[in-house]
Amino acid sequence: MPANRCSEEISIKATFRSKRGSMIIPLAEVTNKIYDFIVAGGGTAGCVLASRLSQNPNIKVLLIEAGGSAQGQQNTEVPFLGVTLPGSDLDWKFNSVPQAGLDGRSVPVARGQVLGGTSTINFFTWNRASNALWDKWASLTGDQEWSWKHVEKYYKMTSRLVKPADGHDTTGEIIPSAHGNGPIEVSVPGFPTELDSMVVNTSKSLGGRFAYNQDINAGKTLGFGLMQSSIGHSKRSSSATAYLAPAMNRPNLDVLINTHVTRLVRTSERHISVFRTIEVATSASGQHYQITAAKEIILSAGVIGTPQILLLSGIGPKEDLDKLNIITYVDIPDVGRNLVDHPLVPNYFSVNSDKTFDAVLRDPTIFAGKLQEWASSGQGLFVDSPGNTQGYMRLPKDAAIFERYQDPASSPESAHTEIIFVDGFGQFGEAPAPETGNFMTVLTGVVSPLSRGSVTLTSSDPFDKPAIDLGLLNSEFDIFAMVQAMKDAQSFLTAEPWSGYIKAPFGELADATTDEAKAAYARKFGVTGNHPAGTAAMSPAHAAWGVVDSKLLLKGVEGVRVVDASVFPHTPECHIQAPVYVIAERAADLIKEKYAI
Ligand SMILES: Cc1cc2nc3c(=O)[nH]c(=O)nc-3n(C[C@H](O)[C@H](O)[C@H](O)COP(=O)(O)OP(=O)(O)OC[C@H]3O[C@@H](n4cnc5c(N)ncnc54)[C@H](O)[C@@H]3O)c2cc1C
Repeated sequence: MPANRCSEEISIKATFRSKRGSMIIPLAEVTNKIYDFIVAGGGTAGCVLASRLSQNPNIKVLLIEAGGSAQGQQNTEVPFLGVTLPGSDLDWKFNSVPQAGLDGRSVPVARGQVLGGTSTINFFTWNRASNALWDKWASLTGDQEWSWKHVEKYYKMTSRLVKPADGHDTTGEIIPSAHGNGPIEVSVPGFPTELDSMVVNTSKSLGGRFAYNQDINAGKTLGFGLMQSSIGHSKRSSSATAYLAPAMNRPNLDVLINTHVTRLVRTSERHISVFRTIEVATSASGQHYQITAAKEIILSAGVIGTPQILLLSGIGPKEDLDKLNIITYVDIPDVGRNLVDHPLVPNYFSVNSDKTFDAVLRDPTIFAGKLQEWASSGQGLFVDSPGNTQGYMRLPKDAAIFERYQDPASSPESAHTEIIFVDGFGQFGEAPAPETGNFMTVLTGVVSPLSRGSVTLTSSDPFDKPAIDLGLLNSEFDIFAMVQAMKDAQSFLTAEPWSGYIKAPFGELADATTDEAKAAYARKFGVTGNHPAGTAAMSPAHAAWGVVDSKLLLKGVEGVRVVDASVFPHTPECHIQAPVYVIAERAADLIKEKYAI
């Protein structure tokens, strides 16, 4: 198919927002333009790149996104409603393949299909990872520019602290000097729940492995404290709202929505294959078009979309591509492999309280009242995501598992497990919410898992969903760590501040009194922690493993860079959106430096 092929009568929606508002322009205008950079995937990282690269008015940027815009859509703005977005029209609605570690269950795998990508549908937690994680990346990639010392400035470019919704004094809850001055707004909870002080007081009184951490984003993630979230002025702060929206009136930035990138097209093979052309379509049966970048294609289609596009382009493990009759242009065995995800288990407790959010979810009138309170005053329950406190822990030093496994965490100060406290019955997984009673959900997670999964093609049709194996709880280490997290959570709840509050473990958790029974519970009720990463990992330029080099350039190819969660060489022992923003900020700088723009 010739490059830039198009016809007048067929148009693909491209929205270009000017000060006059939103305009739809035909694909013809896009295919006839010359862009310096084409960013494939308008998600968390993609919007950062589109925004940063188009700061230079002489540089022409095209951002291509499979989904639409959620601008002004209330359910993406209201923090409390974030949990309703997986499974909605803004989600790709993937499912995993049956997970051996979860008793053979398939679990939903949510990913944003919308401008802002998964940052438009996620649950807000803002963790930039320990300094040690970044130093680990530097050592794995052989590039000191990934060490915390060098990356700190990029973190500070991503985000800034803003007041919580209720404007309360945050002294002692956060360390302002650890934060930066970037577009993403970050705040501590603006509607404190009765759990918050119990968690903080318990950690202060217990100390040790449960110690209080005043600011999880100040270098050390271990310990318990208030959740920091990508919420500002009572609303979601995403890469679409914070990075893309302010750039939309730039004449040198075009944004193509509802458009699927189907593959990269090899344009020449000199000493190395060159891929500067991208193929797009709006449906499997529809016309396919090609658009070429003068400088680079930047793949930011995420941990699933990026390897899928690479494989469809003949870049990946030859043995897999042969099976689908896809010509292998570049044999990179690790494309789609090494997927790491954080398993998560909901532990339910019935509690002595009438203040949990359970009644709000059961009664449409109360719910509507809370929503109205958010809309009219920016106050109340709905200003926060349902979890206000979190803690990161290491396994006990003498844990028996270390006799058989090396510590997988990035340093002796990095976490193995996480605990999140939710002030009501949070429906994570299939357990139905009870019709009466008050509850607390304690989410336990493993953040240094040894299990690995993959993304593989199921066909050569770009519109077919790939096979996603999250590898949840496959490793003996991971199930050991999960059981320890469940036991740690229960120990935490026996401390004095909880006295009289916890009635009893609820549901099948009540019977999970032994390690074996806890493991069985975890396998039965475990879900994804929504943090898959690593399917196009960064590695030293000449390493046999990995997919991109430490400058994020695709190995063995000219013209392609990968910038999203798929490049993680070691997954952060925390929530991962902030590290994605850091990568994107650094990538923008690398590109600006390379092309002197
Ligand atoms: C339900 C949920 C809750 C989460 N909660 C948190 C949290 O609280 N804190 C946290 O730190 N992290 C959280 N995460 C994880 C975090 O949000 C993601 O890891 C991160 O946003 C991923 O960024 P990305 O740029 O790699 O990919 P994405 O943001 O997913 O961007 C990829 C973009 O590419 C587009 N795309 C894909 N394929 C194509 C194609 N073929 N053509 C065109 N476009 C394409 C997608 O539609 C998407 O917009 C959560 C994730 C989920 C799903």
